[in-house]
Parts: sequence; C-alpha cells; structure tokens
Amino acid sequence: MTTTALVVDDEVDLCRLMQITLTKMGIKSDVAYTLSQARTFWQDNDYDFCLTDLKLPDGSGLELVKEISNSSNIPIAVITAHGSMDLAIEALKLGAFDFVNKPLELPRLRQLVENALKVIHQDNEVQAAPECSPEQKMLDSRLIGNSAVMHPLKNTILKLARSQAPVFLSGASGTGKEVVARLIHDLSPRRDGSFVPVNCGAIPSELMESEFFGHKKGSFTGAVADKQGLFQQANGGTLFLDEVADLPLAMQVKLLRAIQEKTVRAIGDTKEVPVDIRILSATHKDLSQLVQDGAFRQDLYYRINVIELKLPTLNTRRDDIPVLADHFLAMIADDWQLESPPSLTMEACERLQRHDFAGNVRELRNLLERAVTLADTSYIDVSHLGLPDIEPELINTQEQNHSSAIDSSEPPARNVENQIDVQSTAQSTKDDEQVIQSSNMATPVEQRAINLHPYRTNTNHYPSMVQHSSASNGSSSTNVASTYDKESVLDSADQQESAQETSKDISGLQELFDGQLPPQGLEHYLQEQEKQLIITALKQTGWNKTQAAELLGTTFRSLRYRMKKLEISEDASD
Ligand SMILES: Nc1ncnc2c1ncn2[C@@H]1O[C@H](COP(=O)(O)OP(=O)(O)OP(=O)(O)O)[C@@H](O)[C@H]1O
Repeated sequence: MTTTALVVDDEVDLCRLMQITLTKMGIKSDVAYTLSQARTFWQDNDYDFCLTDLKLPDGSGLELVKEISNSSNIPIAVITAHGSMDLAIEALKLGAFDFVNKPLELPRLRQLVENALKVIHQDNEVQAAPECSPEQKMLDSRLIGNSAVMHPLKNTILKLARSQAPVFLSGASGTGKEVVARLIHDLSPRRDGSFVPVNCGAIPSELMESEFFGHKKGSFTGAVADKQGLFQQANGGTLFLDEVADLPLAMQVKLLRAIQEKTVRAIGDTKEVPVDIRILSATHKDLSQLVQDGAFRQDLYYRINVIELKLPTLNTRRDDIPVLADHFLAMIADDWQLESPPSLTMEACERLQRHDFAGNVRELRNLLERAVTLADTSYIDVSHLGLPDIEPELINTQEQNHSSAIDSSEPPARNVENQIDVQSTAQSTKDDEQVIQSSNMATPVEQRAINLHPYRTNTNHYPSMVQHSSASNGSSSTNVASTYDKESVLDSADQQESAQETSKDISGLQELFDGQLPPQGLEHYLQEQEKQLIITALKQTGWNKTQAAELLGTTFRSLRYRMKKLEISEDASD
C-alpha cells in the first residue's frame, strides 16, 4: 500500500522540493499552504505522515501538532526556522515525532522521513497482530513487572520509542533507568544504529572532550592516532548520558552546543561533522535542584529534559517482587549453568516483599545471587536471604504505617509539565494490601550494606568498560564503542589487566605484625586473603573447582560465586 503524507508550508518552492523528495521515497503527498487548508485535508483523508511548518499565515503549526497527536497515532514532524529551538522543543512536548530546521537540508529531511516510515511500518505490524507485537514481547521480557504502576510505564515507553525527543530518566539508583534507556533505543526506528551508554561521572575531566568528540592524531601529547568520539559512535543511534548530573560545568557548555548544532568537531580538527543522534539521559540525583544550585546549566537541562520519565522505586511496586525474583533466579541459573533455577519458598518470598529495598531492583538481584550461593539446594528459604528477622509486633506496626512509609520514602512529586510520573498515573491499590517495612524500622544501614555486597566494597560503579555495539552497516571498526559504564562486565583487556592486578595484589599481600592494621582497610584485606586462599586451593587441584571447593570446605556453587565476585578468572591459572 502506498504511504501518503500531508505537507504544510506557505513557501511554494519549498513544498515542491519536499514533494519531490517524498515522491522519490515512494510517498504520495498533498500540499496545504495554510492551517485551515491543512485541517480540511486532514479531515477528508487518511494520511500516514504529516510534515508541517510552524509559522503559517493563519496560525501556528503547533495547533496542528496538538490536534493530530491528540486524535491519531501518525507521526507528525515540524519544520522550524533556524535557531528557534524553543519552538521545536514545544512541538516535541506536544507530541511531534521530530523536527527539521530551515534552510532545509535534503539528507536530514530524508533521514527524518525514513525514521517516520519505520514507525509507520511498526504500527502496521502492531495493527496486524495487536496481542503479540514483537515490541510488546521485547518490553515484557526485559522490563519485568506487571504491577499497576508498570502498565502506564510500559505504554509510555512504547510511545517514547516512536519519538525522537530527548528523554530524561529520573528515579532512585537501581530502579532500571538504563534498562529503560536501552529499551527505548531497541524499540525505536534507530535500533539498527548503536546504543552508546556513557557514565558521565566516570570520565576524567581532562579526557572528556576527546571522549565525547574525538581527536586527531598529534593534537596533544599521547594522541597517537585519530580517535572517534562517542557522538560519532552513536551516529544514527542513541547516546545515553548516564549520571548526567556529574558532568563538569565546562563540559556542559560544549555538550549543549553539540546537541543544539547537531555537529561535532574533534580536537585538532578544523571541520565540523554532522551527527544524527538521539539523546537519552539519566541520573538518580535531583537535577532541577542542581540547576537551582547553579551546579547544572539551565539551558542544557531544558534541552535534555524535553520529556521526563520517572521510574518507580521497588518499594512502591512490591507486587512485582515475586516475578522479578523468578526472572533473576532464571538468569542466575543460566549464568552459572545450574541444571534448573532454584525457587523461593513462600516464606522467603513473603520476607522479600517486606524488605525495604533502598537499592531497588539491583539490590534484589544482588540479594538473590548471594542467596543462591548460600542455599546449595534447589530452593531458597528465609535463612538464605541473610535478612534480619522481623518481630511480629513490628510487622503489625508496619502494616499500620504502610502508606506513610511509602510517601516518606519518595521525594515529593514536582509539578513539572513534561514529567511522566507513572506512580501518579496508576493507583497501586494492591500495594496497600501488602505488608511493608517502614524505612525507620528496617535493617541498620551498615548491616544492609554488608548483606548486599559481602565480598567487595564497590560492586556497582566500575569506572570504565568497552562496549561493542553493532550498527546496521556492519563495519566493525566504527562499531566499537569505547564507552563508560557501571556494570561489572569487563572486556578481555580489562580482564587480563585485572588478572595481572590480582596476582600482583596476592604476591604483595603482607603478613601483618601484632597490632598492625591493614593499611587499605579490613574489607580489602579480607578480600585479598580470600582470593589468595581460593587461588592456592585451585592451584593445588590443578584448577579443578569441585576438588578446590572440597579442600576449602565449601560448595562448588559457592566457590564459583566467590571466584566471580573476586574476579578470579580461569586465565589466572597460567
Ligand atoms: N524492571 C526490571 N526488570 C528486569 N531487570 C531490572 C528491572 N529494573 C532493573 N533491573 C535490573 O536491575 C539492575 C539495575 O538496573 P539499572 O542499571 O537499569 O538501574 P539504574 O536506575 O540505571 O541505576 P543507577 O542509577 O545506579 O545507574 C540491572 O541489573 C537491571 O538489569
């Protein structure tokens, strides 16, 4: 079926140019020169796509954006005068799918239309099989949870994926901001491009410009070869600015310019290169407060925060804990090659639902990893969770205090026009029936921290990693995205380095004299002791883990878990 479009602009020549471009792309179009003509065309026909100027002789194209987005699902893009970024942002907030600046550059126009075509194609597929669209399946399999707050969240994600608008993901640590960012990319017309996540807080400030924009060989000491920046790596895809609040002010200016101009210039280069990226960003910090404090630029905040999506804490969606637990247990079983995933006893499940998850979903996952290690059976009971007992009278008090506990654990909702707060769009009535542990009665903080990360002091925020991301053109050299992230995945170079570090540390581990304390602290010292003992046992058994576990008086599963946590790789056997 031929795709049809409505083009709205009062400049006759420009309309002709747009029509020719669309025809070449196989799209049949009608042209309206005024807002009222556009309304008539829109009422009398079924279009798949609309492209409208914002400045029309008898009104604003924004009105058309509002009317079309409110009454249909079709992608509508706007044409803005160069530099009128505020209007473009307003159009995106009203539901426009994308914008293009005047003077019109044909490659940019074609790119925009191609993205619109992908959205239209996706919609047709959904209409053909609404129950089991691949998008819905992907969403349900990666963003686990069916509680009342999750439904509107998932619908919003599907809508945001269609748009090119910058989205700012807010919410406490571990609520799944990165999971959602990846989903928005993978569900979007940009999914064939790279998703490039960057932990803004982890790049040393002196390297930031080079990391973001790249550099030319010889442009500074140590620049031994040309280097492509993160913006270019994300070209055609999505750049995810994680921990965006941690960007130094000097870098914020440069980033704003690149985002606005959609061009970057590598250090030492003379020319600007155009980039086509979508920006997603996230932080667990209160960015609007940082703007008020002068620590984050207002203009950059306004630019990246066109649409804000707030993720709910785990404490406000306790109904999801059983299904999340099953999901993680299956993942752990897969990861550790267990025959079948362990299951939670009813008591363990109930205990988890009463826990105060300060660390949200990440805490649940870590807690289950540890429980599987300790369990050494096919089921996980309360004793394996390592959580303190809750006294019956406390449970009763907690039940009474439930609603205030939730309210006080959440920051007050801000009245931000563009904020999509899924917690307020759904009444989590089921939650109210649950028993919730109020934060002031929860496990003491120190104890919780130990429970969470028994073998290391810093589990989550690794400064750097390299992510390999494949783009549709298949050119591997440009697809390798050097990026910064916090998950505990290291590339092989890092692993080697870590193995070398391990052996260095071990050989350097000193006996302590009487009364002497470990200079790097107890946690580090104990970890190194543990590492040394495990490696010794592994060496004695020729790296046979079953025998080494026996020698150490522990289980195979526990040994494997500890090796993973302590980053003892099989490579260290050489
Ligand atoms: N709804 C979910 N379904 C499945 N896994 C989830 C969900 N939410 C979070 N996770 C898992 O929890 C962990 C933390 O998620 P993620 O890194 O996305 O959180 P975050 O909000 O970005 O945290 P931070 O603010 O610390 O960067 C990851 O292992 C992720 O896979």
